[in-house]
Amino acid sequence: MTEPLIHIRQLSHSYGNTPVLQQLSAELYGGEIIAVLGANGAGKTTLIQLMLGLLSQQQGEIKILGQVPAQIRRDPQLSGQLGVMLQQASLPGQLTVLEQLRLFSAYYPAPLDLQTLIERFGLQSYLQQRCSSLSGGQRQSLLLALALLGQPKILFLDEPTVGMDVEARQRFWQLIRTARAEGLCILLTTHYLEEADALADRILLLKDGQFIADTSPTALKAGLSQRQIRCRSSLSPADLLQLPGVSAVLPLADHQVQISSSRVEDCLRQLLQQDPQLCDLTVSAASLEQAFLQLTQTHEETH
Ligand SMILES: Nc1ncnc2c1ncn2[C@@H]1O[C@H](COP(=O)(O)OP(=O)(O)OP(=O)(O)O)[C@@H](O)[C@H]1O
Repeated sequence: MTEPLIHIRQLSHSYGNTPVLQQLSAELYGGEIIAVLGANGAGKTTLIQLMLGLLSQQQGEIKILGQVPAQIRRDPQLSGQLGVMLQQASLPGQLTVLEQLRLFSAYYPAPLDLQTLIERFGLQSYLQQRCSSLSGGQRQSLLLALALLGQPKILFLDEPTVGMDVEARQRFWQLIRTARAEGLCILLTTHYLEEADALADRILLLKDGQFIADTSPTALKAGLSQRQIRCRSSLSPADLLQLPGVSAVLPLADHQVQISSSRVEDCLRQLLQQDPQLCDLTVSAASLEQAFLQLTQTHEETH
């Protein structure tokens, strides 16, 4: 059986008297992308900082590549095995992209070949540009290239695609998938749920300091009881609320409504019967966003 690259056991952390993480446990392996999701303030950054040894550990255990984070920070050989792309990462503005790549390359015992890296990340066209003049998307691509330069085994990505346009984000996702195919363990935090859906093999859902789910995006969505019907209907919202399984009716622009129902087929049958003028009908599969909201809310109600 493959050994986990990251081992978290009964990890708890408090700021003063306020507990933020409570008894977290998880094992993370190479070749998987794990998205840590949670609302603002759920504790994602705290968890990553503990794993990177940027915060001192209070209770429980974290082992990264078999070592405690503080040990990894002290050992350049080991810390070179971690690729890190943090939200607040800064680049020295005066250096050009090429100078920055060369500088970082010198830190690592076995860096990737720079030419290969430049081509893989499409950095050719702005190699001579100063880092301070890069666009948001170019900056993020450079930061990912720098995080992978030392050929790490584990990659930490904290909100990596903030500010990227759709095309840049898709390219970025492809680079991350390539890294997974090469066997890296990739830990991602993001508020873009479609990003987690597109990339992650596993979702760790953090709420009230605990993982309330550790499963695939597909399994998370399959657990959803609600689906959405969109249509233009002549029925009033009050009438729509009486249809089978309907929990919410949301008026949308252009006289459309969104109906949430846990019995979507029964609901549709009656809707079509009661409203012969019904048009522009769509039924949407559950999204990860709905699963996220439903799960976090359900969890709240049961506590
Ligand atoms: N240094 C600190 N001192 C005191 N409280 C802190 C500190 N850092 C974080 N917190 C609190 O701990 C909780 C978790 O914060 P954290 O930044 O880990 O959450 P997050 O999930 O990363 O949030 P976001 O999605 O908004 O970035 C929040 O309530 C935050 O206010």
